[in-house]
Amino acid sequence: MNYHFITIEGNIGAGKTTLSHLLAKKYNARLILEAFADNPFLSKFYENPKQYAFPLELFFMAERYKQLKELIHTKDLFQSVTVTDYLFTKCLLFAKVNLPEEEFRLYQKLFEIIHQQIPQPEILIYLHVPVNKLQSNIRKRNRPYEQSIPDEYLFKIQETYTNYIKQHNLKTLFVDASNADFLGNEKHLQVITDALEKDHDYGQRYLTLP
Ligand SMILES: Nc1ncnc2c1ncn2[C@@H]1O[C@H](COP(=O)(O)OP(=O)(O)OP(=O)(O)O)[C@@H](O)[C@H]1O
Repeated sequence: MNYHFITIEGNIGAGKTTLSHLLAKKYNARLILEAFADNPFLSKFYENPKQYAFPLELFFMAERYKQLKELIHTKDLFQSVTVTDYLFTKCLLFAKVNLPEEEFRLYQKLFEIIHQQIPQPEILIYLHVPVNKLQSNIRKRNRPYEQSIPDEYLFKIQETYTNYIKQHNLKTLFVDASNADFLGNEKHLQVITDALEKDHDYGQRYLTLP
């Protein structure tokens, strides 16, 4: 395996956490997972987005900073393997969708100061799942506060992620995960692990699953 710091990204309900667990197990990696359940503003935000978006986004940024900055002090960061189920930039992408212009500019200033201190992954795996499938995943896992997420919100998040990936020269495995079943179908996981054995150029590489 060619990479020491791998990040999985994707829309809400794309299956980031499942794939992160599987890769961490396979590579005996340090696993860093989003601590969204600790965010006291999340369920309030879904009920009243305008009122709670700013504290929600600040809380996420602070928590992610706390988790990821510890990696800087990890002496063996590039000898061992680390898998995370979010990119620090996720804060900025969600904030762009959720905050009004002026608040977003303030948030962006803070983000840029903090971002410089965070180590960046060597490779990003982006799970692309169509909105109707995301909605069915969200219904299945049944977190009460997520049950009325409008399609429009998921489309906006999807578009913000894909634009970000297009505009930034990250090493990205862009996976068509419409029918992904990483837990139940070994061949699906194999596509990812095979790709991680190759040395990729910067930019996007598209992967489909059998
Ligand atoms: N910056 C943010 N702003 C608003 N909501 C956020 C933000 N980050 C995460 N969330 C919300 O927190 C919850 C968990 O998000 P996340 O996408 O990390 O996990 P997930 O949907 O469980 O992932 P997956 O199903 O792909 O494993 C979702 O309801 C998501 O919308």
